[in-house]
Amino acid sequence: MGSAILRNFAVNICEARQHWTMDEFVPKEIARIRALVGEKGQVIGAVSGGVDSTVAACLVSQAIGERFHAVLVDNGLLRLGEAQDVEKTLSSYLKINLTVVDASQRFLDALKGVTEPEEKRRVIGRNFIEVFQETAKKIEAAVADSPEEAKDGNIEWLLQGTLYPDVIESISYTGPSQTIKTHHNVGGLPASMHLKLIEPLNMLFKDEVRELGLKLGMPEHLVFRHPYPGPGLGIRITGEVTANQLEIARRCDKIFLDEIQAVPGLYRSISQAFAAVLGGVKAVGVVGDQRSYQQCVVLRAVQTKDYMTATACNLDFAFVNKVSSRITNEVRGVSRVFLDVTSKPPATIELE
Ligand SMILES: Nc1ncnc2c1ncn2[C@@H]1O[C@H](COP(=O)(O)OP(=O)(O)OP(=O)(O)O)[C@@H](O)[C@H]1O
Repeated sequence: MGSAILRNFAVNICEARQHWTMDEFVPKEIARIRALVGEKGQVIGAVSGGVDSTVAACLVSQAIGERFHAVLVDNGLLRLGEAQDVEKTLSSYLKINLTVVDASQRFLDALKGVTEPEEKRRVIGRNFIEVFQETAKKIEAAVADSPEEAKDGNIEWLLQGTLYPDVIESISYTGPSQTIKTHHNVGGLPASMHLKLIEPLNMLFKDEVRELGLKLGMPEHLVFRHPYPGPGLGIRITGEVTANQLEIARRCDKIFLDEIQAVPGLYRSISQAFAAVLGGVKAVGVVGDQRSYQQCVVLRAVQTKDYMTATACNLDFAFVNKVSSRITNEVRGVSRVFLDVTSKPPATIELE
């Protein structure tokens, strides 16, 4: 209804021409990136395997090929098999020049003893920046050593998957100046690395980014993937993050997501779903004829349009029961499974 009114106003009353199409956007944007970066310019970008950074990476890669360097940081907080899956899709399938850095032990060491949610985010963010900068230096050194003539430019550009809503949010109401939100600046990378920004998605909304992803040949499962937070499982385990808790979180999450995927249409009807570990909370259970005292896990599935507000999904009880049985039977160290039915607000989507 709302879009019909807007269309009528813009097209019928104001007689606006409808000449912007995704088919035209792709070649124009590729040409723009080529002209901007020049014949030898090198671009680097952090790619999480999420929709925004992957679509942006795909576009730049199609524009300048190997001169785009994607970096995936395996922070040890990714889901089961995720680093390998992202590597396979990006490198083998999408032919993106990708470096995967295994920094999982470094993040785990840095998170030792950290329990406060904001402090966890800071520790993860700081380490992410350090790892990214170290990797950028190594890539730059390798580029400089390369005998290929096309590879003798310095890395001067940073690719970011900023979308139009991020740009709108960052417009100052008090004056003409604009400040780009640090959200997509990955903790202030451009400022400290003196790189120029390329933001090819900054005029697009999320649904257009998805359409673009499909146009660029990205697989559907990636294009319609639920959002996954940068700090990953680090904020899906309350309290201290340990190797043991990570293992539990990974296995429970995999079971929940696999079961969701097995029900036709369910994954796409949910905006975000995950299993989280209630770190400090243990409960008594029975295993065989033995008493157990083990971890509690919570399942959360929400529906939202804009992620500013959200409601818990009305999951079928038999389905939830099946997930719960699989988790308690298959994942060592779990005695109970809870379902989080809280809306946002007052809760947030993630637990921390
Ligand atoms: N593990 C990671 N490795 C490399 N880059 C990452 C990683 N986690 C996050 N990033 C970078 O930080 C950006 C912001 O992360 P955030 O979790 O806010 O993602 P987002 O806004 O959902 O974007 P995306 O869909 O690309 O994940 C990502 O777009 C990506 O460039």
